[in-house]
Amino acid sequence: MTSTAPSQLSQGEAAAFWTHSPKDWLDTLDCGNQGLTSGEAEKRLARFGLNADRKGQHETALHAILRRLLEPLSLILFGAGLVSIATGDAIGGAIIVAILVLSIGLDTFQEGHATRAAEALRRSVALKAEVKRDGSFKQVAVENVVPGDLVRIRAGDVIPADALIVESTAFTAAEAALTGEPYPVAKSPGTVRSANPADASNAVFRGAVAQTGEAIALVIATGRATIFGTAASMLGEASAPSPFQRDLREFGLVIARLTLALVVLVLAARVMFGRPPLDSLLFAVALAVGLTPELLPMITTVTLSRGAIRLARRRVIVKRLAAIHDLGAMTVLCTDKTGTLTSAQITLAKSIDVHGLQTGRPAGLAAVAADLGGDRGSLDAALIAAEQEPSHSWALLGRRPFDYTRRLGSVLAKGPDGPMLIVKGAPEAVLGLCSHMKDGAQILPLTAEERTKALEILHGMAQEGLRSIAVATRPWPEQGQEITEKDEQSLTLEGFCAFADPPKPTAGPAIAHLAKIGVKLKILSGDDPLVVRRLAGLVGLDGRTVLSGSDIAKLDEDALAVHVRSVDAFSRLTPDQKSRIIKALQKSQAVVGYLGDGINDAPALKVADIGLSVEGATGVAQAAADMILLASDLEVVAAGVEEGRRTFANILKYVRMGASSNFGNMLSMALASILLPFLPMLPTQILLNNLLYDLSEIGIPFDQVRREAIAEPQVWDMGGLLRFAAIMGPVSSLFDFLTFAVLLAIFHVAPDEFRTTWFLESMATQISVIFLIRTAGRPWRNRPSPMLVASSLFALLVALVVPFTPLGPWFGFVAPPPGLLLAMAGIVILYLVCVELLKPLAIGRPPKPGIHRDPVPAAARKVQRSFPR
Ligand SMILES: Nc1ncnc2c1ncn2[C@@H]1O[C@H](COP(=O)(O)OP(=O)(O)OP(=O)(O)O)[C@@H](O)[C@H]1O
Ligand SMILES: [Mg+2]
Repeated sequence: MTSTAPSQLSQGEAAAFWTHSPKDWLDTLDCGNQGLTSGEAEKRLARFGLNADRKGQHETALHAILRRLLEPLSLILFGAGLVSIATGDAIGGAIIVAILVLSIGLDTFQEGHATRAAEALRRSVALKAEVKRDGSFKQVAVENVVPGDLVRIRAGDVIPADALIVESTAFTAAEAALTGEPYPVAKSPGTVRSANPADASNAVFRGAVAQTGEAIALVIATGRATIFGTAASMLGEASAPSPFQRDLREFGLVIARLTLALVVLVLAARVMFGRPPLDSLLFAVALAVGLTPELLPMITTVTLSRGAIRLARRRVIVKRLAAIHDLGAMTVLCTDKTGTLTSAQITLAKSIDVHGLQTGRPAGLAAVAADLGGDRGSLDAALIAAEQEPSHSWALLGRRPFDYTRRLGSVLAKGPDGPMLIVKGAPEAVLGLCSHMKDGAQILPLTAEERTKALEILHGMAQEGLRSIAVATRPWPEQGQEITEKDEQSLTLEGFCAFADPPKPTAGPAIAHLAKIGVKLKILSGDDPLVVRRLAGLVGLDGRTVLSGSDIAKLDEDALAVHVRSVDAFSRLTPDQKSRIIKALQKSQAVVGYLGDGINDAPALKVADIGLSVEGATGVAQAAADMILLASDLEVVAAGVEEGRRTFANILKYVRMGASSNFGNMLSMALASILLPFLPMLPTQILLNNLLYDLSEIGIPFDQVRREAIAEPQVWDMGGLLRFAAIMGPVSSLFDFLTFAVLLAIFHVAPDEFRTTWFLESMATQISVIFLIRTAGRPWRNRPSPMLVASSLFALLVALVVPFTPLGPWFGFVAPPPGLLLAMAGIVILYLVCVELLKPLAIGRPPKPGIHRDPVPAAARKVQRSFPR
């Protein structure tokens, strides 16, 4: 079948795009085999849309406003406002609507502003794909890949779209998450009849990972039009909410239930007592508005976005905003070795034969293998850099790419002496496959004695901190070019290459800094135990016990969970073992971060609570990470941790405010409305109260945080929060009732005066208490940010002035006599003193999170995390 448009195919056939040849697809997609021009690509982008999970376009301001307006409380308020206007209370109704519009506008503006900035940062680290445009391969954002593009995919890349292979060398892709095939699958051009994607050896799927080699492929489908959609894709955005988001949601639910109960109670009681229903409904709704922490989403987003902007100044780009908080909660940071603890630019230090004598041959052969069959790793880069035109007189015949589980790879190449198989890899892996050794010009059997000597040489180099690889060869007389495991036997050991990989000078101090702020560091390396031990010692970690991959393979999950708590250094790990260790740490209540850059780090990055990668890392590592470090430096991680804690501390301020004084006031309001013969505050007054209170809190994301507050990992502590509310709420209510008593029993005020005075008193207490609650210490020890001072004082000023202006009567205010005002001022001061005295009791000492705690059974972990300590 030729040139059948996909739209004319039945559903099943259209999906199985690999059953048609590239030529057919070139016709169908109406493009040539030399890639697209930029102009054509642009047209296609408009036609097919972004290569992304969602429609792409961001929420417009109008959408954001509508979303808020359609929330139940807003709808009720809006409706109530209209009903008021219709029933003759035009002013009351208009005020309700105006307040609603104002608070929604405020919220939208704040949030929109902050998210746009954070989004721009995130875009700056968007994954790139290499596509042929205007005749040459160029890097473009993965989002901009379109059907008809020719894309070049290399080891470590996340496959950007569904595509048909047109050229490949030693290319394999890991599709476990998509097709369920556990091992990397070889992909090459060809004809496939089966419609089963697992059989599609001539196609690649969006979101799979290129494991080895290189391929050029014709893009058939992008974004949501791809076979597997985006659910299981590596490119998919994190769908599971983070611990932090879960905690916030939990908190929101508690408040929502409480509000509902209170409102229903008030409404029922008032209707039962025969009060006017519309009035009562409005009052109840206003109460609900007053109780809802409607600013919480805004405060959270703004604090996190501000955190992201501050982190960007430290050259850390945040991809998932909530990860900032998780970083603040992190108790253990696991890291790969090369590139983070040591410099990424490792260099070839020695090339020696089996006896330890200097000879260029092993490095020369290794460089040929690296150049022709390289995996883009740092060792290969060092080998290539050490030679001039390493593969000048060589031709590639075939290869078996490097595999992190076998720790070796081979290249079949034709050189001056004919075809030859070159095998290089971790010394113990390669030595196991050798039967002979090169000794000068001779080839001698590799005896047990020689083997031991060789191991001693390696041992010596490892102790000097040199990491080494072994190089072995085998002549290749056969015709075939397919390399199998059997071919990689009876090899001749050529010698060893050793690389200098010294620790970064900044590593030690940064690790000490992390330790000081409560974050333990652990090395999870694929390198030799001796190299790891030495490095651990150099950077100030405990290297006395180094667990290796083979040790770990013998441990079951429970035993591993015990070991990982005390051991700081791990060596010869496979990629899966890295993620096993992280899971084991999480079992003992640690919040675990992982920092890594290779294909072999991707599983660990996914599993960790916070995945950190570096710019220039393999695509799959960057895709799996939550944050990207532009400078690979542990010190910026420490800065990030503190930033995370700062944002958390500020979010907590808002939550505590809501849980104390605001909550107390609304509680008193509900009670008073049942007990008093008149409304303690008019619905419009409650709404104004709420708007001004919100306004006063706008400065919170900008506030300073005490050093002590960021000295330890921070976790959401629902118990502590409830205790805080249980102490501070009643204190606030107590003073409200004191106010009521003074107003009614001493001053015998009329309802209007009662409402005005109480409005003033409650505004003054609610707003000014932030200056006490924002810090666990004395308020004058830790100055608030000017922004917070400005927002609070402005709101307070408006609140105190409005009743005395011509606006006052609109809201039903009357100016209270000076004596009354003086009494109120006294009550406010008394309240503040009381709060300051009770504060230590209410805040208490936060529980210590993390790895030092008693082990918690695995089943309890999830519960503990969503209802944390
Ligand atoms: N390109 C290569 N050629 C030959 N051997 C290699 C190559 N890459 C890695 N190896 C061998 O495999 C071992 C494990 O790989 P590697 O050190 O990259 O893992 P890792 O966990 O990322 O380690 P690190 O913590 O040092 O970054 C290396 O110590 C080396 O012996
Ligand atoms: Mg590595």
